[in-house]
Amino acid sequence: MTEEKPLIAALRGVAQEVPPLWLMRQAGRYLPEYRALRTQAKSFLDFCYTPAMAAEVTLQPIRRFHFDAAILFSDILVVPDAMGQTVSFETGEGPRLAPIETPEGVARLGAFEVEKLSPVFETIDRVKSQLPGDVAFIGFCGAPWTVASYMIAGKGTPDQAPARLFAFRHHEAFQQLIDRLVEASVDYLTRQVDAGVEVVQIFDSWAGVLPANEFEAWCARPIARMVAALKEKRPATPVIAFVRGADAQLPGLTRRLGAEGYGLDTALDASWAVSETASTVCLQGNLDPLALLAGGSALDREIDTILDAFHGRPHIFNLGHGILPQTPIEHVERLVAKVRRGFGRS
Ligand SMILES: Cc1c2[nH]c(c1CCC(=O)O)Cc1[nH]c(c(CCC(=O)O)c1C)Cc1[nH]c(c(CCC(=O)O)c1C)Cc1[nH]c(c(C)c1CCC(=O)O)C2
Repeated sequence: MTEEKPLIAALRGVAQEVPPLWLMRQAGRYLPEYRALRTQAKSFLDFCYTPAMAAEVTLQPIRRFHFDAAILFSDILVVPDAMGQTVSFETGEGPRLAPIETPEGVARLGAFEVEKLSPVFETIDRVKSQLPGDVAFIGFCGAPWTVASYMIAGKGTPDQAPARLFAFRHHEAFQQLIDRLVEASVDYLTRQVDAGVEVVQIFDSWAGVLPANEFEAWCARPIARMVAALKEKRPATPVIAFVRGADAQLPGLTRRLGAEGYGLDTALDASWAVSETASTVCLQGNLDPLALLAGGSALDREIDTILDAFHGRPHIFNLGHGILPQTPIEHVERLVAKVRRGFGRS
């Protein structure tokens, strides 16, 4: 029998001597080889939908750092794109969508055409044959709340007020949108698994803006439904839930979402998370991306704090949010060497 990959073993609840390591947004602009390839694509979505390019950038951080996982190169907003909503990415400005402003806008959305995402599944097929044997392959999607918030506002906002307002004004239509996203996302993740990813991560990047009642309705319940549906369809696939800003809700979420792994954001106190969750739950995180940008002794200190806090627990070393584009490569090299010191895997 081949040995289980360290990241998968950690998700199964087995603490690893050296925590498996990957970084959210590890394929991206901090890498010169990413920037070079990016200029060859007409648009960011074309980049995501060109399997040769998307596969190449998925593999770039693995070649450079031998991380313990590759994450599929794509974006959470391909789901609204496959529902017929107009999606584009303006350089330096982030995503732009034709905003949904009325309940009729929800009703007008097309069916989720998973076949439109076949280039993504082809990317997965290309990557899987090229991954080193100990590197796990992570697929992903956005959580319904986070994706809905971009669909309603049509862009990123500091507080997702447009989506929150829409949910108050048009509760039923918003619920329908969330329900449609639950269904589409499960369909999409199932297809990713069938194409070859071994783990899936659900990103709820904007959970932290919601008060308790809304958090329950728009984050916790939809994610729990997604995980349950996925477990029914593909029971062997571990799930990581990254509910950014979950804060004090984290212990409750680990008891009820049904995921194997929970991503901690930068703000969470790692020791608190360790003491408040069952020892078999795999926690992922949570180095401050700014500490990685800063480097030097501040970075070393933060890494040590995290390694100490999670020692003896199933843990996946990661950032508390995506790597910043200005991050020097040498700082990432320093991180990898320090986490793996003495274990010869860098
Ligand atoms: C909210 C969200 C989005 N996309 C994503 C989230 C959730 C995680 C998070 O909160 O960071 C997730 C995402 N986006 C991307 C990945 C690829 C895999 C990886 O390396 O992690 C993943 C997992 C590529 C990307 N997605 C985007 C880029 C940059 C675009 C470019 O290279 O031109 C990349 C590499 C664009 C994007 N896509 C999105 C935004 C807000 C932006 C603009 C901000 C930015 O530029 O970083 C939506």
